[in-house]
Amino acid sequence: MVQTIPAGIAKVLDRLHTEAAEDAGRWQARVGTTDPATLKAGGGDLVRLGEFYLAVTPDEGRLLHILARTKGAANVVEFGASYGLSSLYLAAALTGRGGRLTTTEVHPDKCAALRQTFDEAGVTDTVTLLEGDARETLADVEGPIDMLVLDGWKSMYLPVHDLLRPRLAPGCLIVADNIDHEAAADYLAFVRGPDSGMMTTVIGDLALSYVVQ
Ligand SMILES: C[S@@+](CC[C@H](N)C(=O)[O-])C[C@H]1O[C@@H](n2cnc3c(N)ncnc32)[C@H](O)[C@@H]1O
Repeated sequence: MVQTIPAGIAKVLDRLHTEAAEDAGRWQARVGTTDPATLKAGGGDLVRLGEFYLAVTPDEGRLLHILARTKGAANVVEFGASYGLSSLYLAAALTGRGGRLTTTEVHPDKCAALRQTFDEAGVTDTVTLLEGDARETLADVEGPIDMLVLDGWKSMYLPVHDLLRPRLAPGCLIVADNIDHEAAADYLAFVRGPDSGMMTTVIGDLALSYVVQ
């Protein structure tokens, strides 16, 4: 059988998906609603939602992996690692091919868990975790960046894009999750606008863009 995701990473992904599934009902209970429209309104609350997984689904994770692998991405940046599910799908596409992932997380407990998770999955040579607010930690990240994944708090998609824009390579692929959230509206308006220098399409709650030049 051809192996797509290395066994060490697949094992950790299984554990994280199980934990994320158990967690899913809890954060909706914390917010006090399961109504999709209410959940997508407003900016979300950094403190109340801080400890939850809020992770990509297995299909979304595989999509990230497929995109990174087929693009032959070498320098991938991720905004919002949480407990590392999306990071591991990306790392699996980069490891052993000289690619690297720089990911960011602001929640200290999640950062501690991420360090352990990346170690357990054997991806510490591929993944660099920047701990702290992405608007600061990503300031010095090296370009050219050929893939950018936006999955932190939605109101920060545009500021993080603006910070990184000078280092996005022509052809850079940008994947922005939960684009149907109200707080991501400014980012979506920008990437769809005539001055973005990007081609963008929205599929489900993902906005896929590439930088024309
Ligand atoms: C939706 S979750 C990310 C899920 C993750 N991509 C996955 O698939 O498992 C968003 C994460 O972004 C983090 N975050 C939010 N704002 C941030 C910031 N300014 N800098 C770094 N991380 C941030 C949150 O703490 C949270 O863990």
